[in-house]
Amino acid sequence: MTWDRFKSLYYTNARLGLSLDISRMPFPEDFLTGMQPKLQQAFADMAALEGGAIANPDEKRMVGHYWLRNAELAPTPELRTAITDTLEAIKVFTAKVHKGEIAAPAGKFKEVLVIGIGGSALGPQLVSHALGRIKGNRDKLRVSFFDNTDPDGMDYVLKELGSRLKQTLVIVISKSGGTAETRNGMLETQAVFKAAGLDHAKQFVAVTGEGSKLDQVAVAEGWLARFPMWDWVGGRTSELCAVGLLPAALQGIKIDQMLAGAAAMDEVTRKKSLRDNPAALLALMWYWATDGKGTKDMVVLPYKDRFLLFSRYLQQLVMESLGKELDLAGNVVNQGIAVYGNKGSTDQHAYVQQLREGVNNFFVTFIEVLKDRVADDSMEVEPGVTSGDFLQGFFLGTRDALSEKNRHSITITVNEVSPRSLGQLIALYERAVGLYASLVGINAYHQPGVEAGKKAAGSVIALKLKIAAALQAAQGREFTAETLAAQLNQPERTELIFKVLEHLAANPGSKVVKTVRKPWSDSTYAAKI
Ligand SMILES: O=P(O)(O)OC[C@H]1O[C@H](O)[C@H](O)[C@@H](O)[C@@H]1O
Repeated sequence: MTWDRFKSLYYTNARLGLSLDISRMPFPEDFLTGMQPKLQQAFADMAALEGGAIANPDEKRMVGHYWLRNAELAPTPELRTAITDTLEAIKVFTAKVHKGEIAAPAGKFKEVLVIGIGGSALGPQLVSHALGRIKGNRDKLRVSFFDNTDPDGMDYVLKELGSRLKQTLVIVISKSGGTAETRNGMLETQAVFKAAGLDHAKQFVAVTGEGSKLDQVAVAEGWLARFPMWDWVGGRTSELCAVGLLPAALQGIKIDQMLAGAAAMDEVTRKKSLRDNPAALLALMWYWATDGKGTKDMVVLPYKDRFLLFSRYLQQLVMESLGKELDLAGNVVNQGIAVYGNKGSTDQHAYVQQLREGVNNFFVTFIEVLKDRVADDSMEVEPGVTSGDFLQGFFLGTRDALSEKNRHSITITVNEVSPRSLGQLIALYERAVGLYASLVGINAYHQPGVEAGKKAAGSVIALKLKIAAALQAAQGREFTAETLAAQLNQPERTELIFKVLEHLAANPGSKVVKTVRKPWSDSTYAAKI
C-alpha cells in the first residue's frame, strides 16, 4: 500500500467533492487495460440505454432513470414533458402543503406517512434518514413509513402518530399499484381513519403507474392528489422520480440539489476514459474482487450515522439488479453480489472481528465523510482530540487492520452529507450497477425471481381460507395437521397446513383453538363455536 500506488490510482473530483480510492484492491497492473474491450462495450450499452433503447429486453422496456435529472436527455418530447411537469407538480403541491393551502379538514398537515415497499420505500427511507433535520433545520413535516404487511409494525407507527393522524398526509407508493403489502397498509390505514371519523380521501395521495389498481382506487375515491410513476423507471432506481422526491420535498429536503448532484455524477460517469469515471472504476473493482461471478460479498461501511440506510438501499439496487439466474444469451450463470453493512465505527463492535480474522469472502467499501458536524467546532474529548477525530481514527485504523490481513477495500470520500452528495452517491451506484451488468452480460433491470415467492404466498392464502372453512364446517371437531390434510385431500401440503394452523391458533380473532398433545404432532385444532 505505497503512497505511489495510492497517488497513481486515486480518483478525485474537486467539483463534485468526491474521491474514490481503489489502491487497496491489489489487482495486477494489466487488469485495467485488459478490461478495456468489455468496458467499452459496457459504455456503448449504456449510451444506447440512455438514448432510449429497450435496455430491459424481457419486459420490453426502456430504462430512463438518468433522464429524471436531465429531462433534455429523454428520447421524446412527451417523456421530457412528463418529467418536467411532474417535478413542477411536486413542487407546487409541496409549497401549498407547507403554506397550508392544501390542508387536512382538521388543519395543516404536520405528518407524512409513506406506505410502500422495496423500491417504493428504500430510497425514501434512506433520504429521509440521511437528510432530515439537516444543517440544524427542523423538518417541515415529519415522515414515517409502513414498509411491510406486519400488523404490529403498522400499529407501532400508528401509535406514534396518535392524534396527529388527523393532520397526516398519507402517500401510498406503488409502481405496479398491486403490491399486496402496500395494499394491506393502505387498507389498514383507511380503517383507522374511518374509526377516527376521518375522510381518508382528503388526506391520501397516490404515486403509481397510470391506470394501475391503486390509481383506479385513488380516482374512484377522489384522493387529494396523484403523481405518476412510469414503466421506464425501475422501482430500485426510482428515488429521483415522484417516489422519492415527493416525500423528500414535503419533509423540507432540497430536491433540486439532490437532482443536481445526481446530474453532475451522471455527467462524470458518462466519460469513456476509465480513470475519469468513478462508476467504471467501481464496476471494474467489483469485477476483479468477485472474479466477475460474485464470489465475494460487498460490505458497505459508511462512517456516518446519517448513511446508516445506504447499505440497505444498495442491497436492493445491487442484489435485485445483479442477482440473476440467466445471462442475456440465456445461459445459466447465477450472477450476483451480496451486499451487507450498517455503519462504522458501530460495526467494529459487532462483526468486524470476523472481517479481520474469519472467512475472507468479502471486500469492503468504506464511505468517509470529511465534515464532522454542522457546527465548525467540536469539543475536545481528550486533549486536542474530538469525537470526529475518533470516528476518522476508527475508520483509518480498521482499514489498515483489514489491509494487513489481506482484506481488500475501496474508499469513497465525500465532503459532507448533503442533498447534493447523496444524489451523487445514488447516481454513482446506479451507473456502476448498470456497467457491471454489461460486463457480466446480464439484464440488470428485471426481477423475474421475485415472482415465485409472490405466487407461492398467494397459494398459502388460498390454503388458509380452505383450512378456516373446513374447521368451521366441522363445527368444533378436532383435527391434527395430518387429519386435516387428509380431509382437504392435500397430504403433500401437511407441513404448510401445520404452519397455518399454528398461526391461526396464536391469533384469537381467528377463533381456532389448539389442544396441545404429545407427541406435538398429535396436537389438535378446532373451530371455536
Ligand atoms: O412499487 P411496487 O410496484 O409496489 O413494487 C415494490 C417492489 O416489489 C417488487 O417485488 C419488486 O421486486 C421491487 O423491485 C419493487 O420495488
